[in-house]
Amino acid sequence: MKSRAAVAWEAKKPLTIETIEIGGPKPGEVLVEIMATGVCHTDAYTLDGLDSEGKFPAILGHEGAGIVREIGAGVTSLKVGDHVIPLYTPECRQCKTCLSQRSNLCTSIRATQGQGLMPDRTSRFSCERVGGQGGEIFHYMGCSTFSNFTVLPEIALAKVREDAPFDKICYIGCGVTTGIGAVVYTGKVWPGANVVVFGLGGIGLNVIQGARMVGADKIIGVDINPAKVEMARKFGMTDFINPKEVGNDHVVAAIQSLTDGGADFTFDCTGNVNVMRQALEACHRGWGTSIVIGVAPAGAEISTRPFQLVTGRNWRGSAFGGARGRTDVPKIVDWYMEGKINIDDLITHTMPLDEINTAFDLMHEGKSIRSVVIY
Ligand SMILES: NC(=O)c1ccc[n+]([C@@H]2O[C@H](COP(=O)([O-])OP(=O)(O)OC[C@H]3O[C@@H](n4cnc5c(N)ncnc54)[C@H](O)[C@@H]3O)[C@@H](O)[C@H]2O)c1
Ligand SMILES: [Zn+2]
Ligand SMILES: [Zn+2]
Repeated sequence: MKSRAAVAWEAKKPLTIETIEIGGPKPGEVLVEIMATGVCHTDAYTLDGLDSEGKFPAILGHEGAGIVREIGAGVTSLKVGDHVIPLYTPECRQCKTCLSQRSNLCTSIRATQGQGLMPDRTSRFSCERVGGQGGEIFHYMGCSTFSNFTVLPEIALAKVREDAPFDKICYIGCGVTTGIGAVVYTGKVWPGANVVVFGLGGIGLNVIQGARMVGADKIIGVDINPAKVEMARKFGMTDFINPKEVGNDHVVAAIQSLTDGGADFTFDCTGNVNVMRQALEACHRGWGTSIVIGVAPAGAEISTRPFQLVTGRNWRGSAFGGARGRTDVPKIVDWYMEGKINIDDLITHTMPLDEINTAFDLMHEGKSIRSVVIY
C-alpha cells in the first residue's frame, strides 16, 4: 500500500513529504495508521547527524499514537481497530531482561532496531526516489511515526483506551513517560521527598508533575533561563534556582540550604555533564539518588569524587522513564484521562505533516515545548 511520509534523506537537510510504498505486516507484525506524532529532541539529534548510528534515508519519529489497521500471522494481543502507542522500548515479556522485572530495557529486537530494520532484517518502507536495489528506506527507533502508516512488531505496541485523544497521548510515547516514569518507576520517589529538577524543558516539566503526583514536598527547579519559571510553577515547582544568579559554584550549597542538607532525589534533564555532577553532589549524604535523563553529547564523560558515592549517594540513569511499555503506558494514559497529569499545556504547537520542518525550527529556536503533527 501507499502512504504519505516525511523522509529524512541525509543529515542536516529538511525532511521532504513523499508517497512511499509500505509492505504489509509479516508474522508477529502490525500495520498502524498513525493519527498524530510529537517531534522530539532525539529526532532532531539524529537529523543533525549527531547520532553515530543514524541511518539515511530514514523515516524518523518515535512519539506517535494511532489505530491498528492490519495484523500479521500469529498476532494475538491486538486486533484491527485497537488504539495503540508505538514503543521504541518494546516489552516482549520473554527475554532475560523482561523476565528479571528489574529493568525495562527489553533486548528482544534491540539489534535490528538499531540498524533501522524490522526483526527479520528487512525494511517495510520503499520509495521510487531512492536509488540502489529495492529503494529501501530505513525505520527509526522501531517506530517511524513520521509516516501516516507504519509497521511495528506486536511487542512494540501498547494498547490504550479508545476515548483518549491521539493528538495528546502521542506525547506519552516518549516525553511524558520519560519524565514521569523517571519519578515513579526509576526513582520510586516517596511522598514527602525533596526533589530537584535540573533543566525545565519538556522533560523537566514532566519530572515536576510526576513529583507532584506522588506527593513530593519541595520540588526545586534549576535552570539558566528564567523564562521557564512560570510554566514550571504551574506544574508544581515550589522553589527556583538560577545558576546565573547564585553563581554556578553555589548551586549545590543553595540546594543544601533549601533541603536541610541535600535532596532525596535529583534529576538531570539538561544532558550537560557538569550539571550531572552538580545533581549528584546536591543529593543527601547516605541515601540521596541522582537520576540522569539528559542525553550528553557523543564522547562526553561524567566525573565526581568517589567519596560522594562512598558516603551513600546513588548515581543512576533512566531510559523511557524505566517504564515497561505495554504494562505501564496504558496506565499513564489513564492518569491523563483522570486529570492526574497535564499534557494539554505542554503541546504548544500543532501542524499538518506538510509543515513538519516548522516543528524542528520551533524546537531549535526554543519557542516550543512540544509540537505535534496531526495527520
Ligand atoms: N533518557 C531518556 O529516555 C530521554 C528521552 C527523551 C529525551 N531525553 C533527553 O532529555 C534532555 C532534556 O530534553 P528536553 O526536551 O526537556 O530539552 P529542552 O531543551 O527543552 O530543555 C532543556 C532545559 O535545560 C536548561 N539548561 C540548559 N543548560 C543548563 C544548565 N547548565 N543548567 C541548568 N539548566 C540548563 C535549558 O534552559 C532548558 O530549559 C535532552 O538531553 C534529551 O535528549 C532523554
Ligand atoms: Zn523522544
Ligand atoms: Zn523483552
